[in-house]
Amino acid sequence: MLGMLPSQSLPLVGLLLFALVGAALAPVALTIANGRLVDVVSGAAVHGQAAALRHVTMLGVLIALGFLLQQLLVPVAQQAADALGRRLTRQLRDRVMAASLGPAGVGHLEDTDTLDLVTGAQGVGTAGFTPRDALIATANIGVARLQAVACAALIAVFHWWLALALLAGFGILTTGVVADYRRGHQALMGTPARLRRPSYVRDFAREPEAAKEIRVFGLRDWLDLRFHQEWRIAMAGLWRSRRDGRLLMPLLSAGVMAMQLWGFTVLGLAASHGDLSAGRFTAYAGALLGLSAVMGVSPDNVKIDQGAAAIPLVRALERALPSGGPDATAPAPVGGPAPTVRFEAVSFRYPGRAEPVFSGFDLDIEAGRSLAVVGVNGAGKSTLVKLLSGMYRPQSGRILIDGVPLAESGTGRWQRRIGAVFQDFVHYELSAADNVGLGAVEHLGDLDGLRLCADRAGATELIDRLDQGWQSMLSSKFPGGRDLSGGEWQRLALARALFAVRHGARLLILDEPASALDVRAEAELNDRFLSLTEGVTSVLISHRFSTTRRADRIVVLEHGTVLESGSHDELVAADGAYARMFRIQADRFTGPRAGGGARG
Ligand SMILES: Nc1ncnc2c1ncn2[C@@H]1O[C@H](COP(=O)(O)OP(=O)(O)OP(=O)(O)O)[C@@H](O)[C@H]1O
Repeated sequence: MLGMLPSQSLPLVGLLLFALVGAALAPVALTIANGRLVDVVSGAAVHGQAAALRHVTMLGVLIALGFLLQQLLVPVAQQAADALGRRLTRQLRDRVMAASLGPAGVGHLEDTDTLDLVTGAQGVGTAGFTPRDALIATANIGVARLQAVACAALIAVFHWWLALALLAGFGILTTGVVADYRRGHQALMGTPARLRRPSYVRDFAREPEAAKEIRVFGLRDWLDLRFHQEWRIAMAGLWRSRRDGRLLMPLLSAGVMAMQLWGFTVLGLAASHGDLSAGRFTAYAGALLGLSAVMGVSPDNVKIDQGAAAIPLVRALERALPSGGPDATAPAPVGGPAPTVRFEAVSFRYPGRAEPVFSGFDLDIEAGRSLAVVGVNGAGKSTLVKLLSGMYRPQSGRILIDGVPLAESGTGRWQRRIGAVFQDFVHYELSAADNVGLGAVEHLGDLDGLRLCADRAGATELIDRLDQGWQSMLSSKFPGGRDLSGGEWQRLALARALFAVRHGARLLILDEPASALDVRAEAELNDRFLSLTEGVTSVLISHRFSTTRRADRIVVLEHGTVLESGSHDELVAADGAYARMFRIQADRFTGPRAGGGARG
């Protein structure tokens, strides 16, 4: 942490050091002046009253100045540490954010080792202490330690071995207790995955999305119980270490008392033998008291350990998540022709899973054409989309974009050429304009484009109905804001993907784009499908055959392999798996029980 300070601000570091040294030396100077005062007063009879008065006045002024300096320098040191600490905390937060957003893929978000690092780097489980807190605590402890050394230096003028013995004794006692605190902290930080569990339960109870189920299923007491169970498991290591070290504090106190007693005995004996004047005795005794007062352990030690613990984890996170390379901040797409995509002998298995989703998978996606992917749950449709959009890398085989392997041409650049409605698309708690405009963030001001894309996605009527139109805040968590229905959000997500296409994206991915739409909206989307996919290469995933039948080509996926491929008419004529699935769905609308089929 200290090594990172000069790059924050050299003048602030200079001010901090100056204030620390000043604040540490001032009390020692006061102790010396006190001793002198005692000598001057007791020697007044010998040296004359006038001379003593002069001395006393001078020492009084010096003591007042020293006191003032001490009062001023401690807050100055704290302010300097605070300012440096704020900069450091901000820089580390930025680095965690940059590291988390660095990779082009999303696989790291499912890797428990990386999640452990993210948890630690964000300071979870550290009682909320930041590097700023750690730095302020370091300044406090720094003053104390410097003061201890200065006190020891003063005692050394009397007997160097006494100073050394006191310093070493107090040092050993303090180090022992600090090490004990550290063990406790490491016991806690060694279990980030366990810490995430109570955090999950606590955060879950606050999620508006979970509120309904918590009430309907009566989960309140269970959540409470579960949180405490998980918390006990997570904290067990820390508590055990605290229990093991419970005798340490009384031992430390006894140790400090014994050292003090010994020190005073040595001083007292010297004074009684006439080897020490009353003034010197006062000064050394003051130094001895000062030395023992600043030793020991305070909450500052905990703040240093916990607040600075994130720093090595931030470094480890940066090493674990190398950025996506030169294309990590890829430029905006510039349009151009629609791409061809080819999966060549692609094999892919999710991290931690034994079963591969794809092994030796081949697929061609033609330029400017629409491809629909159908198949039962778990067939691999969404995984196909994740591979296609570079969220995961295949373990073997290649994905070629216009003949160039994706791994070579740059995933970030490719991702910017994609407009997508993912199955789990985002509800941005922002304005309607932002919700659509974030499809091409460089063109947020393109109001005509926003309107056009909303229109094509069937969202115009919905936006017109909002109190403040495009500027309406789409979240009930903000004053004047409001939430939307599932289908309304889905239309905005489609408008967002179309806005990306308007501004240069050339691959359109639609993963279940109609799952929340009503019958009328779905029919409108189907009618517009050809115009929506015009000029782009598109991949559509849907369980609704009324939508997929519009695609130029349909592939049926089963267990990660292409079972059938062809146009709707060809596949129906072939009378295979596709035809069977199509008939089941069609029968639900046309058969005797079709009355309830509108939701089918
Ligand atoms: N993040 C993940 N980690 C591990 N396994 C996963 C993950 N996501 C999906 N799977 C597994 O991969 C297989 C393919 O899942 P995928 O989501 O691609 O299926 P799908 O065809 O899109 O299904 P659905 O129609 O239900 O959306 C399934 O066995 C699933 O359990």
